Amino acid sequence: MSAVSLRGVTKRYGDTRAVDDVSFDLHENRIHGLLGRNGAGKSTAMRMLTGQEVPTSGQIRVFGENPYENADVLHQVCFIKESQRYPDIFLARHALEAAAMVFPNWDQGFAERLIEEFRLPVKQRVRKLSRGQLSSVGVIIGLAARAPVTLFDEPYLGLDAVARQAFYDHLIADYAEHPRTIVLSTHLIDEVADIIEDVTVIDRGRIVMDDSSENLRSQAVTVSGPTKAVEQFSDGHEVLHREDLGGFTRVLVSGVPTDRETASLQVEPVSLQQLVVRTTQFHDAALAGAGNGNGKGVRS
Ligand SMILES: Nc1ncnc2c1ncn2[C@@H]1O[C@H](COP(=O)(O)OP(=O)(O)OP(=O)(O)O)[C@@H](O)[C@H]1O
Repeated sequence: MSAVSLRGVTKRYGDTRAVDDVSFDLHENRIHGLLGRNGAGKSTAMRMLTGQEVPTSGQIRVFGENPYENADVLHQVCFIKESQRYPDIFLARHALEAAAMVFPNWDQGFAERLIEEFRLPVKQRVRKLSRGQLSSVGVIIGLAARAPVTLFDEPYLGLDAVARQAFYDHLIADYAEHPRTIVLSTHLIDEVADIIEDVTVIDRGRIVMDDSSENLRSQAVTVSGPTKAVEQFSDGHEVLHREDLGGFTRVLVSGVPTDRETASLQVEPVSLQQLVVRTTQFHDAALAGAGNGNGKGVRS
């Protein structure tokens, strides 16, 4: 079941196609990673699916309905973004109180536990909070709101490592008790690799990967060994990345080679971060080769 679906969605800003004919689903009650380089189109996609912007073309549905100016849908969607602004007079507790009024599933007890854990000075003006403290306001709201669709767009700028781990731990524990559709958009792929169940990677406004983490990880491996043997093996495989060191070569290939093909070589699984980075670079190179900045038809 899809909580959110995008079909042929494009968003143009003047000549920029921030999101370019994109289709994907966010499955209900899954934790989804929305990944990609700076300027790839992630925030634009999230603004559209949370009704903050209208697509130039294409269709967006959240629980089967158009989210734009649709209050019923929007009470079910919580969008935590790094650039969130609050009125100047707001104390931190006002931001939490406002969220408590908007989201029907708000859990005040949970919010209070999180305030304690993140050491949020709730009586301080929001504009005087440190960067990390401001991020924790968003993280607390996103968790305690328990919205059926919750999106975190780079929620933890400035959060220290302990606070980020606390966020991941609470997210996993609370999600297990209260399943919902969660989107994490982040550049810290290694940190979320074990949490996200589905992965969508956007590059230059287009989708380059869209699958479960499990499938993606099983679709590529790193093969290394003496250069000659690796080159022999590489023939007939899609090489996403190659590294040479002396007479030794390591390649990241898509597909799963047979034991026979790799008999004298070392085969290792690939991390999600490696896979995302190398696949994006591979697509970029393919686009540069094709001289097509919009990447029509390129998709793994
Ligand atoms: N309001 C806007 N007006 C004009 N261009 C915009 C606007 N919003 C986004 N863009 C452009 O659209 C493209 C996608 O931007 P977006 O913010 O969606 O990227 P992102 O993947 O979230 O990047 P980052 O990881 O850096 O936050 C960029 O080229 C950006 O400059």
